[in-house]
This record gives sequence, C-alpha cells and structure tokens, in this order.
Amino acid sequence: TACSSKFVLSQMHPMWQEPLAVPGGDRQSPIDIAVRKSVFDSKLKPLITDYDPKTCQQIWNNGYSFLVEYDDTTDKSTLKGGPLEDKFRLCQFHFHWGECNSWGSEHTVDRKLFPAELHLVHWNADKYSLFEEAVVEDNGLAVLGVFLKIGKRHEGLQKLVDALPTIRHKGSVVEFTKFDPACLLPPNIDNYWTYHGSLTTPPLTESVTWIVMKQHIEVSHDQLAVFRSLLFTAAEEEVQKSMVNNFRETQPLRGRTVRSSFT
Ligand SMILES: NS(=O)(=O)/N=C1/NCCO1
Ligand SMILES: [Zn+2]
Repeated sequence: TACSSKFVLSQMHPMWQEPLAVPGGDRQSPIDIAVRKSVFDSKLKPLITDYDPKTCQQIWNNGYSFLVEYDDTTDKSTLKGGPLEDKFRLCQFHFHWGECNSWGSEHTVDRKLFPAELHLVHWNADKYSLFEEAVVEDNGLAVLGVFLKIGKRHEGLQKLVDALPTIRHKGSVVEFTKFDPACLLPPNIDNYWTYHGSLTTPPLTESVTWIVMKQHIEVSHDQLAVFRSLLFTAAEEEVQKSMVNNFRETQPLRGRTVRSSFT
C-alpha cells in the first residue's frame, strides 16, 4: 500500500475542501521547518507551563479531531515565557495523525514527516477575555506543537486512549477530568522553533505564535491505532469514515523567519 512505500503520495487528500488561498494569507500554517535556515535567537526565554489538572473538563469528537477541553475562565492553566510577551490560557489540546505511521504530522522538519502531532492551544488572557475574541488578533493565540514517534507505550496517554471508544462518532462528548497535559510534553521543552502563523483548521486565522518542540514524545503503535478507530462521521450517517489524515498540507513560508531557542 502507499503506507509501505517510502515515497509519500505527494498530494494527500486534505480533509476538508480548502479555500484556494486565504485572503492576504502570507502567514499560513503548517510549514516545513528548514533547520539550517532557522535563526538562533538568544533573547528567547525558557517556556513556562503551569497546568492544573483540575481544570480538565471533557473530551469530544468534533468531526475533525478529538479535543480535550479545559476550563479557561480563570488563570489556572497557563503558558508564558519563550517568545511570548503575555500570559496565555490553555483552552484545549488535540492531535493530527495519518492512516499509517509514514505520515500524519502537520509541521515537517527538513521535510521529515512524523506519524502524528499534538497541539496545545492557548489564548492571550492579558489582552483578551475570550478565545473567540483572541482568535482574530495577530497576538491572540499560542499553540505548542509536539511531534509523536512510534516507540514505547506512553503511560500518560493511555487514560486518553481508553476514552476514545466512547467518543467514536462526530458530536460525542464525555466527561474527562484530572488530566495533566504536562505529561504529554517532552523532557526538554527549552529547545523549540517559533514563528508567526495561523490555525491549520478553519477559520485559518493568522493569529498564532507557533512554538514547535524539537524533542518528540513516543507512543506505541497500538495507542496510535486507537486514534484511527475514531470516525469523522456522526452515528446516524450512512457511510462511516475513519478519522485519519486530518492534517493540513505545509504552506508557503512567504519570507518568514523561523527562530530557534537553541544552536
Ligand atoms: N490545528 S490548530 O491550528 O491548533 N487549529 C485550531 N483550531 C481551533 C483551535 O486550534
Ligand atoms: Zn491542530
């Protein structure tokens, strides 16, 4: 199958019909991170995550990915430092993955594809009062990206994997509490790339400071297989479609510089 071939199909079928070009879209995401073209910035600070597992509320299938949502009505789970001037509140995390382990990530590193990518989505709570307000502002959002590789079983991920069969269909939601998203971060979060981009799913707004971890995390083949057992389709739909390949293609850099926090 295409999965076993080393040469990934050049044109994957994007999940949703993409607008041909986002009006004035000159900072779209994801991108390929060309390592040798990234610029070391010694002024980049260490990242500071302060997540409270008690703010974890629910997990649901939105028909594109599955989201773990946090209570972002107070400053309980926050991200600051790194390239960020303000304090950002965690509102949700989700993943993107392929139909097989040969592809699935959104960002690539020197064109290397990973089997999946985690996104922790935060909004600027120093400047705005709601995610919906921040999502249209240049400095409104900060998304932490972490690549996943196939290897040993990720113990922290298993609680989430065990919940997936209960939200197989689009629109299903179940209570999900006391989950610490910090357990999904790699040991070293001080080595990252950062650039200004956009959401990779509609509304594709150019409001994201992207912070992509250099270090990946490992999950087992079986854990990732459970992601692929989810469905894009609602229970009542005739034809059920497996939730796979829910990633966007890489977008033109348009002269942007990717900075690195490490040499
Ligand atoms: N893949 S992404 O850029 O994080 N997309 C979104 N959309 C809503 C929140 O995050
Ligand atoms: Zn995402």
